[in-house]
Amino acid sequence: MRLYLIGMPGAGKTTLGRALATALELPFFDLDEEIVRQEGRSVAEVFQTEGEVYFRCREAEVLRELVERQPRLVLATGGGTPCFHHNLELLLETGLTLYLAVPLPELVRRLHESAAARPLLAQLSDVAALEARLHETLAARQRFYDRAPLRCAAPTCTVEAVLHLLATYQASA
Ligand SMILES: Nc1ncnc2c1ncn2[C@@H]1O[C@H](COP(=O)(O)OP(=O)(O)OP(=O)(O)O)[C@@H](O)[C@H]1O
Ligand SMILES: O=C(O)C1=C[C@@H](O)[C@@H](O)[C@H](O)C1
Ligand SMILES: [Mg+2]
Repeated sequence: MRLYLIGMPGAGKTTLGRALATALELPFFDLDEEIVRQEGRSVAEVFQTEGEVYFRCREAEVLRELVERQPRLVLATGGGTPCFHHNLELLLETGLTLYLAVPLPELVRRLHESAAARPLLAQLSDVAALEARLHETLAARQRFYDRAPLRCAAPTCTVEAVLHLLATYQASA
């Protein structure tokens, strides 16, 4: 099986994805990390040097290569992955997609210290500006995230809860 995790930056895709991969005995991949490995530079450097359009093209390419190569995996996608280049259609067609829904105040708490290092959240003057940016980003992305057949919401989004969700979904499919 292929299990894809989607959601906002800081939603917990990498943390939960790794734990789910261990529980399901599947290999774990993180799309941002794959891009960094292939590019030989950080996501921030790619954004700064080449711009977002280039990053989104590479993101879509690396995603397609990975999906083709790995019939079994848990994949933590990037926060924007489902919203570009028909990536969401690819995810929906080739595996099971889980949306990690996390309330905005919790995202702000998790991200305020690392915001400066994130290309789309950098150079914001204060926490209120970070909250406003996250709010507008989520508003634009919600219609993509909501197409995932599976959804779990913080704070109850544990490995056990997702395993239960998967079993229920597979039994009804
Ligand atoms: N269930 C959780 N409860 C509280 N904090 C969490 C939870 N899951 C993750 N975190 C914390 O939130 C932060 C973001 O988690 P993580 O890196 O897994 O998210 P992500 O969706 O992969 O984000 P990114 O945009 O960086 O790829 C980390 O500091 C992590 O320790
Ligand atoms: O939310 C986003 O658009 C992004 C999230 C990160 O995972 C990276 O993929 C990149 O910083 C863009
Ligand atoms: Mg991550």
